[in-house]
Amino acid sequence: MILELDCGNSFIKWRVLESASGALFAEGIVDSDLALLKSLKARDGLALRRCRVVSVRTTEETDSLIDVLEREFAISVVRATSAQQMSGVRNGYEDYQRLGLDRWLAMLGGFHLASGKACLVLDFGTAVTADFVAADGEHLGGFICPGMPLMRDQLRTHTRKIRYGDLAAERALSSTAPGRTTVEAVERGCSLMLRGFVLTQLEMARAYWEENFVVFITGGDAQLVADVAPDARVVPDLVFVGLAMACPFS
Ligand SMILES: Nc1ncnc2c1ncn2[C@@H]1O[C@H](COP(=O)(O)OP(=O)(O)O)[C@@H](O)[C@H]1O
Ligand SMILES: CC(C)(COP(=O)(O)O)[C@@H](O)C(=O)NCCC(=O)O
Ligand SMILES: [K+]
Repeated sequence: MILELDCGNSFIKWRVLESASGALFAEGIVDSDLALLKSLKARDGLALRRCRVVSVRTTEETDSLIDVLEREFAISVVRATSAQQMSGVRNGYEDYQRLGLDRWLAMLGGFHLASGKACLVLDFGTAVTADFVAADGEHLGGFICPGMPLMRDQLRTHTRKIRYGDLAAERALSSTAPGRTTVEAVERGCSLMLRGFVLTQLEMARAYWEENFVVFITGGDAQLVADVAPDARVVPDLVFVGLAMACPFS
């Protein structure tokens, strides 16, 4: 079995695939290395052979997680690294190593799934990112802004009277009508910022490519914006698609 990990700034997304068929054996989202180990060890029939990892965490944090995995499961771990080009995509950053690896892999996955079309890749995690890849594979660059967790935490941290719990936040997001409580006003306001961001990215993509492009939406908060771009492909495992391309086990 193959263990795949996508270590974001807030959560570790993990899944286990059968080596031969590629079928999904198990998957989950956890908030710490320890929780990951617990989840894995709780699975009956788990027989890990190999592991591929992408991380946007510090080298120290990533090394430490990989050490633990190698020790606990006696597996070899490969991690995605930066590249100037791969699978037909050319990294557009001035310094290619500075581009977040999750963005790079999502682009590889998107460009592959778009079968030769230009693509706009939108990722809604701790941060929100947009990346533009032309039909010839050239990465034109992208944008980074705060995601839902950062926006709401900034308001909670830097104001005195915005305080509410997670359950109220979840309930508030059932509508985008003007809020009549603090929690509704904040949650819906931030959600509208993300939706407005999507519309702006779509406008820019149209200016580049008219209607000849594919939009991919991924990340934990993808559902907050999905209906703003009805033609977009919501692909929760887009980073994993790119990870398998960047770290093949032949
Ligand atoms: N099962 C889940 N567990 C945790 N967060 C989730 C889950 N489903 C959706 N989310 C949302 O995903 C967001 C985090 O997205 P994610 O892509 O995991 O971020 P990152 O890659 O930066 O760690 C959170 O704001 C949360 O609202
Ligand atoms: C932009 C990001 C913070 C997004 O991380 P995430 O929200 O997925 O945890 C990450 O891709 C990153 O640290 N990038 C390095 C900076 C850059 O891409 O320019
Ligand atoms: K991510």
